[in-house]
Amino acid sequence: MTALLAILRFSLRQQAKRLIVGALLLLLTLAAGAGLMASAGYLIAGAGLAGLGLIAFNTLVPSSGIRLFALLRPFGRYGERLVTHDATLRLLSALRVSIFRGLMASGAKQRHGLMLNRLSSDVDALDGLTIRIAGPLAAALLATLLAAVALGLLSVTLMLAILAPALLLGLLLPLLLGFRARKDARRRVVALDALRVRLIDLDRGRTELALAGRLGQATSHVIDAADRASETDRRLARQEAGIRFVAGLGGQVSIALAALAGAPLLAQGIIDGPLFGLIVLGAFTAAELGAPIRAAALDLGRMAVAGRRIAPLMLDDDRLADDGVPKMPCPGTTADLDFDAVRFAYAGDRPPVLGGLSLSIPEGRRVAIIGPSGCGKSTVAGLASGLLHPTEGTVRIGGAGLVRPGLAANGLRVGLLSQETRLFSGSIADNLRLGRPDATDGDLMEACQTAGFTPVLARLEAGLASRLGDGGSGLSGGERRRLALARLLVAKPDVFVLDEPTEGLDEESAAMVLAGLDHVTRGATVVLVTHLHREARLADAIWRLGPDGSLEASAARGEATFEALQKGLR
Ligand SMILES: Nc1ncnc2c1ncn2[C@@H]1O[C@H](COP(=O)(O)OP(=O)(O)OP(=O)(O)O)[C@@H](O)[C@H]1O
Repeated sequence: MTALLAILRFSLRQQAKRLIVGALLLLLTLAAGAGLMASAGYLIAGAGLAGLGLIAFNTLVPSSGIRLFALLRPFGRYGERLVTHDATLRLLSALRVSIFRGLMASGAKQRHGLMLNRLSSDVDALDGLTIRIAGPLAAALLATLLAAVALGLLSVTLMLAILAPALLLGLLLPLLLGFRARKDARRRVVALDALRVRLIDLDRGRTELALAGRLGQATSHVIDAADRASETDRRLARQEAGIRFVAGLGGQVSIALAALAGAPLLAQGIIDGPLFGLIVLGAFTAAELGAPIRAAALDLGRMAVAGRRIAPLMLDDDRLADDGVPKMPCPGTTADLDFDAVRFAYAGDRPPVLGGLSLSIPEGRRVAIIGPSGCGKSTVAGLASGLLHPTEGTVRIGGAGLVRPGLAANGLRVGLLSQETRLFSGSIADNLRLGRPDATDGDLMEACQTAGFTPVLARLEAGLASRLGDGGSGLSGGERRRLALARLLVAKPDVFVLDEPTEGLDEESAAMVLAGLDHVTRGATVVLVTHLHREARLADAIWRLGPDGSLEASAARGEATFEALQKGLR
C-alpha cells in the first residue's frame, strides 16, 4: 500500500489539475444519474397519484429535470473520459520516463530483457490506479457527503437507511473483498510471469530442447504455468461474482430501507407522495456510487504487486533534473580517463569484482585491457562508459564524473562498441543517428565508408532508408558490427570503450572493423577489452588484470614486455 501511495503522490504531482477536473466531472455524471432516477421516481409517483385524483401535479418540472439530467449525464461521462484518459496517458509516459531513468541510474545489473518486459506490464497495470480507483473513490465520497447533507436535513434516519447499506455493501465490502483477493491476484501475476519466461525459453531454445529430448518436458512446464494462471483466473472470477452480488444486494436494501424510513415521513406529512417516489427511486442510485470502484476492486492486488516492484525504481524529480549538463565539452578539456580506487560488486552480498582499481589513461592513448576470463575486464568497460557505477571510488572523464551512461558532467562523451551489437527496427539512417540526431546524410555516408559498410549499403535498394527488422534483423553478424561501428563514428565520442569489438567475426569482417577503428580512434582515448591478438594490435599499451581484478602487469608499445603480453592472446 505504501508503494501505491507513493505512485499516487507522483500522479498528483504530475497531473493534479486534470485528475481533479476528471473527479469533478465524474461527480457531475453520478449526480446526473441520481437526478435522472429521482426525477423519474417523482414523475411516476406524482402522475400516478394525480391519475387517481388524489393530488394536483405539474409534470413540467420533473420532465424538464429528466431532460436536463439525461443531457448532462452523457456530456459529463464524455468529458470525464476525455480528461482522465488524457491525464492517464500523460502519467504513464511520465512514469515510464521516471522508471527507466531510475533504472539507468541504478546500474546495469537490473536491466535484463525479462525485467524490462515485466516492468512494462507493471506500468500498464497501474493505469487504472488514478482513473479507476482514486478518482472514482474521491467522487463517490464527495457525492455521499452531499447526499448525506441533503437527506440529513430531511431526516437522519432516512439518510442512514439509504446511505449505510449503499456504503457498506456497495463500496466498503467490495473494497475489502478486493483487498482479500490480493493473494490470488499476486499468484496470477507470478503464474503469468512464469508462463512468459517458459514460453520464451521454449521458443528460443526449441532446437537445443529437441536435440536433448526435453521438448515434451518443457512444453508441459508451459502448460503447468498456464493452468496455474487459469486457476487463479477462475478464483478471481468467483470473487468478482461475489462482489457483484453484494453490491446488488446493497442497492435492494437501500430501496427497501428508504421505503421503510420514508413511510413515517409520508404519514406525518413531512414529505408528499411524489417526493416519496423520488426518494425511493433515488435510493437505488446510492449503491451505484461505488460502481466504478467495484469494477476495479479486484485489480487492487495486481496494482499492489506492480506498485511494489515499480516504486523503488522511480526516480524523483530532483534526480531527474540533469539537464544542466553541457551538451559540448568545455574548451580545453582533455579526455583523460581516470579510475580512482574503484571498488565494484554486482550485488551487496557478492564479493567485489574490483577491489580498489586505480588507473589513468591520458587523452590520445589506446590501452588494451587483457586478463583471464572473469577477472573483470568487461566490468571495467561498463564502469568507463557509465553503464555501471563504482561501489566505492570514482571514475572521471576529463576530471568530471559521469552523469549518465555515455556523458560526463563536463560534456565529454563516451562511445561503446561491444561484441553484442544492439540495432533497432527502423531505417539504417535511424540507427546511425542514434547518438547524433542532427547528423547529415553526408556524415552518415562518410561513417559508413570508414566502417566498411558502404558495400552493404550499395547492395540495399533503398540505401540509408532501408529498413531493418526487429533487433536489426536482416544483416549478418559482420554487417551488424560494421553498422554499429559506423554509428559510433557518427556519434564522434571523446572516449572510445571497445569491449571485444570483433569477437565472433570472421577474419575478413574483423579486418574491416579493425581498419575502421584504427582510423577513427587515432588521437582518441581508448579502452579496449580483448582476448585477441588482432585487436591488441590497435593498442599503444597493454595492461593485464590479475584474477582478482587488480592491475598485474603493463607495457607500452616498444617495450620488451609488450610482445610478451601480446603472446598470451589468441
Ligand atoms: N550482471 C552481472 N551480475 C552478476 N555478476 C556478474 C555480472 N556480470 C559479470 N559478473 C561477474 O563478474 C565477474 C567479472 O565479469 P566480467 O564480465 O567483467 O569479466 P571478464 O574479464 O570480462 O570476462 P570474459 O573475459 O569472460 O568476458 C565474473 O565473475 C562474472 O561472473
